[in-house]
Amino acid sequence: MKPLLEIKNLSFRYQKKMILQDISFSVDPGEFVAVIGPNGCGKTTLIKTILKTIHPETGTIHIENKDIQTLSNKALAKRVAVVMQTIDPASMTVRDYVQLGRLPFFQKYQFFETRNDVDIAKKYMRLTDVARLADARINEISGGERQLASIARALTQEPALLILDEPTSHLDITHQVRILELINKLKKELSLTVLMVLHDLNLAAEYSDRLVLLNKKNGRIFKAGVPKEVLTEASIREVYQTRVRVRPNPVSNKPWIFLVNQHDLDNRPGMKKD
Ligand SMILES: Nc1ncnc2c1ncn2[C@@H]1O[C@H](COP(=O)(O)OP(=O)(O)OP(=O)(O)O)[C@@H](O)[C@H]1O
Repeated sequence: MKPLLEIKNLSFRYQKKMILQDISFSVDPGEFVAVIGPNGCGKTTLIKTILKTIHPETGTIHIENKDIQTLSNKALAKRVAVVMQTIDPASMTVRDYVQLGRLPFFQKYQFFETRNDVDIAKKYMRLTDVARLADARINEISGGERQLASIARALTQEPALLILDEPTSHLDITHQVRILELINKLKKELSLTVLMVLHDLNLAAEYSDRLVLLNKKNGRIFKAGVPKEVLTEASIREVYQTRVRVRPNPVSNKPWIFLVNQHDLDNRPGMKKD
């Protein structure tokens, strides 16, 4: 199978500071890959290179076998949709905002969305639970609702690759699970390919097929693989400088990370030292 996204030997620096170093990984069609790592390790930077917002110092990025440097922004937007961490609090309505997702598909001299565009936007507003907010203004809804509207807009683009940077950071547990379930369902039904930055390691383990763990120390990939291979007590200790306990999730058997009082780890009698 040809990967949908292929990143090879990517390096990026801000001025003198090396952020990403020799990053290589690929995402297959229909796969859900989560990028994890500590604050400031370069997760958003990696996404910005895929969106061509910033240009890597070395390395290549291919989407469906095409070097993204050869794609126009419009051609890229037809294939890749993104949900970023912060959303411009525009004064347009949620409906208009979500319908913007159809913009890359407008023909030359087309100024208004077609019936089909409106229907697609409606469908994803319903699925993300923002249809009830269609007439509200983006700057007058909550941060979590805005995040849902942004996800609706990205899905309205009907992309081959959906990229999300911390899409659940403002969401309550109902919506965190609902959004990840929805993305999982679309992944299966539409063969949607997903690259997601997540801070919540348990959600990342539970929903993604593979994880890419970035190491802030050197800007390299520390480990990539299925959750069980990546989320070990040793790798979390090394990359996050934090001691945790990892046990199997009682339902899925995937790794579940317990944050523990570091003092108790050292002082409770009978506690295994690490
Ligand atoms: N425009 C910029 N100019 C200079 N340095 C920057 C710029 N943007 C980000 N950085 C630095 O690059 C590093 C990586 O930032 P990035 O936002 O990619 O991290 P992240 O892993 O997404 O972090 P977080 O988990 O906190 O969102 C950080 O040290 C940050 O301070």
